[in-house]
Amino acid sequence: MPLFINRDQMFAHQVHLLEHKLRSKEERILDLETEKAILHLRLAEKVLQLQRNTQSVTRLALGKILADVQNLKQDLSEIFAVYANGVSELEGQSKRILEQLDEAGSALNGCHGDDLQSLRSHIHNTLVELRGNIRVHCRVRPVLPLDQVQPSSSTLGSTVSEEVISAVGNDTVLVNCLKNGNPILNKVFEFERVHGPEDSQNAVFEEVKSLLTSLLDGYNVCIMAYGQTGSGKTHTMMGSQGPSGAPQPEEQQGIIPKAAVELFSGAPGQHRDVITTASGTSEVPSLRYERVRSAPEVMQLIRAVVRLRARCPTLVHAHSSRSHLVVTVTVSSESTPALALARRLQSAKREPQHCPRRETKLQLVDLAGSECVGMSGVTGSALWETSCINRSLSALSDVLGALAAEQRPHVPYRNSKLTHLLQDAIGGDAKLLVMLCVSPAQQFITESLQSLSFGSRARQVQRQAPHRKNNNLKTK
Ligand SMILES: Nc1ncnc2c1ncn2[C@@H]1O[C@H](COP(=O)(O)OP(=O)(O)OP(=O)(O)O)[C@@H](O)[C@H]1O
Repeated sequence: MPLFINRDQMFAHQVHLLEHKLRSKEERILDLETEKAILHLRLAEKVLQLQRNTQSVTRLALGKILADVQNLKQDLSEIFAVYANGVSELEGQSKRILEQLDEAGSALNGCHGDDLQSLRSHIHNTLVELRGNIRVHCRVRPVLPLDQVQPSSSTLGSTVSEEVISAVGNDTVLVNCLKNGNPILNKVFEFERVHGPEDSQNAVFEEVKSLLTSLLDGYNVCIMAYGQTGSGKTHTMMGSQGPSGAPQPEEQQGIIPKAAVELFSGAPGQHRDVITTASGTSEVPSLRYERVRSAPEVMQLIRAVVRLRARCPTLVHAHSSRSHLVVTVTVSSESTPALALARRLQSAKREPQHCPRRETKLQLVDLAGSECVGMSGVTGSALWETSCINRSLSALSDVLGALAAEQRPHVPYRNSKLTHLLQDAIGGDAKLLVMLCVSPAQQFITESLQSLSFGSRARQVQRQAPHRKNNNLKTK
């Protein structure tokens, strides 16, 4: 076939080809633009999705942060409440101190000598109470025949031991430590109240009487006599029996009978429950509970128990007690006048009574005396008793030592039945008064110094301030 293509035809053919190419290009461009649009759409979708995801993550994080903030707010408000309580308690305490100082200031204008002394001791006692300290009183008894030095082979008759311990003012005990060939060394001990040999039973009781008011006000109270054998603990707590065993005249009675009278004279007509134990046992369920209605009934009960108390003559003391005596009086009362009124109203309407009663506890303790075995000359079962007595007294000293130390990892209450039984009074929030009894005689100076150091140690103890009992309410 002849291949004669003229110029026009060739151009037309080329135009055709170019047009074809152009169309293909245009189609390709269209495809690409479509693809681009699709990609844009996808991108927009992804961006949107990303935004949504970011928002939900942020919302979650925000929710968590908000919950944390709420928790923090709650914690802060709790901390603030505790802080506010503490502040108001401190304010209350400062207010009471300021009131005391105010009273003291105005009283100071008109007082001298003895007045100032009693004001000082009043303020001091208030501070002791606010700090939760244990109060310590000390009684130095007169020189007595039992202070006679036993005759030795080189001397003919017995001689009275030299008087080396004395009360100075109302709050100081002075000890002259005389040692052969050495200069006199004076030691001074300070306590909340110090009684000298001339102080009567009434004077000693007057200084502890305010604790009985506290008892009726709703505080637990414990008064404990501590001292070596023959130093006057039983005389101070019970009073000394006359030679015939006749009832003691009132002025010879000790703290226990006087407290019994005081309790009943304070609120006549109310019933009192009394728990007594002469052995210091911690098995409280085995105790006998006796309801009493008058002071003579209390004393009758106590005398019956005291008759069972182990005694044994020693070289130091002919009527030495060989056991601790713990008298526990439980006082039940309606906690507030409003409750008393409510109870009266209920009873008038013959409604069943649901009024709470408050119970407070008074513990009066005459400890057995610490003693030096060599000096007391005991043997046999009395020697065993002495060792038990000394061990329980040393457990008491250890408990006070642990409480007085700033860090108290462990207080060994369970080391003796005595400390176990008195645990609440010693370490709890009861008002505790330790009545130290000491002999003034040179012969017993080592034991007396031991007792005075025990008292000083007790004063170091800082417990929580005594609290009124309102948590042991009983429903009648
Ligand atoms: N302040 C005092 N005034 C007069 N006599 C006292 C005084 N204190 C103690 N006595 C007498 O001293 C003696 C010993 O006193 P008490 O029996 O009270 O000692 P105690 O410390 O209880 O001894 P123990 O631990 O051995 O039983 C008694 O005869 C007592 O009457």
